[in-house]
Amino acid sequence: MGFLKVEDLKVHFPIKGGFFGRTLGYVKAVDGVSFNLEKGKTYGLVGESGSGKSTTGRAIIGLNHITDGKIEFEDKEITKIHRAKAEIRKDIQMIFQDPYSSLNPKKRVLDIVAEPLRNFERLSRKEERFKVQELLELVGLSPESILKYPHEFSGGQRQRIGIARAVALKPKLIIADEPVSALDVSVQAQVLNFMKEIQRELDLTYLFISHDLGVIRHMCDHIGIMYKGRFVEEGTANEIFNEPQHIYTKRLIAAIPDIDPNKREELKRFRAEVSTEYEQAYNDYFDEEGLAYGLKPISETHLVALPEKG
Ligand SMILES: Nc1ncnc2c1ncn2[C@@H]1O[C@H](COP(=O)(O)OP(=O)(O)OP(=O)(O)O)[C@@H](O)[C@H]1O
Repeated sequence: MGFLKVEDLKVHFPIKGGFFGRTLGYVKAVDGVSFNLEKGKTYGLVGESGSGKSTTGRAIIGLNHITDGKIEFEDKEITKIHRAKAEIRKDIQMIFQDPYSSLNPKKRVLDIVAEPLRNFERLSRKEERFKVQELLELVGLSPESILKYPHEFSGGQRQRIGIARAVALKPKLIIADEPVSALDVSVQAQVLNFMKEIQRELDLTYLFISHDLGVIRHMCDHIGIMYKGRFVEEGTANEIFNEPQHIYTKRLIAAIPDIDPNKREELKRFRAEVSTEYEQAYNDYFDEEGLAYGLKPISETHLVALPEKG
């Protein structure tokens, strides 16, 4: 059975202007993205700011309208938002980037984590309290936390509260949109490792969105590299990191800070190579802003070559 299948997804936002608010054009935030996510795996969407990662995730969960394309979840088409909302709200949950703004500061942890339960399950107060305490324990927080407010926790702990809320309804798929970007580097690894643990424990599948290839490498089995609303390259983590084909992917890999001191020399050589290759490609194919044009969606060819000159 297929788990999540995204086919030629397009999300275009109208640009309004002029006296009458006419549509002047469209921002093609996502412009022909296709990928398959298998159950129990983690698929990473990576790319620079504005490449369309969040819009892809939001479209899957029904928060963005879909201009064109098809999304199937467990072999059922969920492309139409009104249908998607009712059917998948329980099964697909989202974890957001900023644990400071995604948790309501005026609510206690009990009410924050219980919110999805209140929408879908009829529990007595006692049952609800017990369930929330169980969820907090699962994410490594004390049961007494239920009476506290978000500001009483550290960034990492707040993200754990967000995770407790996201898993409250036993979802099948979690879309994690930059879940550790707002956290200190020292806390990032802890939260990522915890997300892996809980993935095994609860049989979760992740769509993992990040601009940080280092984080993506740590988490993902499969990776799609996004650029201006399209995939420039897609493959297993092994393929992407060991045999990157596209110059844009190589450039992103070369920009990962080197953490392994044994590989410094190797990385230095790789960076020098990429820098020469990129400069060449830039001169040949990129426009004035340094933006590539004419990239084809990955569904047409496995690897998208840079466009022919002229
Ligand atoms: N609601 C919207 N209306 C108009 N344009 C939008 C809307 N949402 C996103 N965009 C535009 O779509 C493009 C892709 O945005 P998106 O947030 O998906 O990128 P991203 O890769 O997730 O980057 P970031 O990490 O900065 O969020 C951007 O040019 C953005 O300005």
